[in-house]
Amino acid sequence: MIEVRQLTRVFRTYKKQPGFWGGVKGLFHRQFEDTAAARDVSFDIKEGEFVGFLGPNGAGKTTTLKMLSGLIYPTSGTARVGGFDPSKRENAYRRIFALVLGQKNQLWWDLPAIESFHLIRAIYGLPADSFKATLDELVALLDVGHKLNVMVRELSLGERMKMELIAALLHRPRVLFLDEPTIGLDVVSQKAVRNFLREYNQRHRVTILLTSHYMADIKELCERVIVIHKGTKIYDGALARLETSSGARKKIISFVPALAEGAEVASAAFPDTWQSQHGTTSRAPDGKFTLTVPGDKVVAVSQEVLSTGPVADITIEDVPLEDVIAELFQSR
Ligand SMILES: Nc1ncnc2c1ncn2[C@@H]1O[C@H](COP(=O)(O)OP(=O)(O)OP(=O)(O)O)[C@@H](O)[C@H]1O
Repeated sequence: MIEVRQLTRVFRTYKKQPGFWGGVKGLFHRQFEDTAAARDVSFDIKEGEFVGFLGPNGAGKTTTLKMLSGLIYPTSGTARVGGFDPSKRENAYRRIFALVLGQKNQLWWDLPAIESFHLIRAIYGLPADSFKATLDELVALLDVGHKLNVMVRELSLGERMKMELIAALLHRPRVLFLDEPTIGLDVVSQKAVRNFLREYNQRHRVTILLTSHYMADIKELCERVIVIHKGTKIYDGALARLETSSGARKKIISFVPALAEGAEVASAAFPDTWQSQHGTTSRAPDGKFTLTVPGDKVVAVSQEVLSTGPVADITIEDVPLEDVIAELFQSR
């Protein structure tokens, strides 16, 4: 459904010298800086796949999604989505994809969402019965029936995002580009949006490319992830494989020493020397110790902790996916 070949976008920006005279100088000798926001990015996505698109701030995710949506032209390389070249901006292409930018609104602020939906119906020329069927389905899935007549500017952030998703899906696109659709939402709304996206993807086999800085989104929705860093693709494959990479093979052991008689926290059994012998150790103000240890040493280190001093509580967890990905970026 999506074929991207060596897609590159270079932005040329004017580099202003500091101060007033810097501005005047710039009138005569302009200095430019080139930024390759995307560099030789290639990938294929099959129909119905739900792929996570990851990268730190400024990696080039939004730029790539904008090129795939035909909002900006590539400097070089090609893209085909559903057989169309997005840069040609054909009307037929506009009918098969949607782009949702979590930080931007497409709904009219001073109108109730339902009126924006009717405007979208008119723009796409959607038949009344299929429009109604789609709207009813989306409204029920997102549970926003009671908010359809409220001005968009009076909606909560979560309600607004749900309306944005409805607006994007009214014309039944085959491909959905989602750029941070859960940004700023509370955990309950994030979960509602995630549940909706999972259900919608399974029901309609829509191909989805999702960027999010919330790893819960990616973990719950995407089996496959594409990771870019400084405009270049550095990983494309199963999320599970990323999770078993070196960083992920580590575990985090957290424990709280038991309270001693008369003492605030009994940490004497775990002095600085003990801590320095155990690699990455940190101690929180509440007395909780955190050790990051290789997976094959977890049992031995846990036994050692328990035999070294009285322990009130101990937990063993996986290294968060955020840290695994951060390690991937750092190794580049
Ligand atoms: N219109 C533009 N003009 C000049 N530079 C740009 C423009 N748009 C993006 N860039 C630069 O391209 C790089 C990639 O930006 P992009 O917005 O694609 O990153 P991103 O991965 O989406 O980041 P974030 O996670 O912060 O949204 C950045 O260095 C950015 O400054």
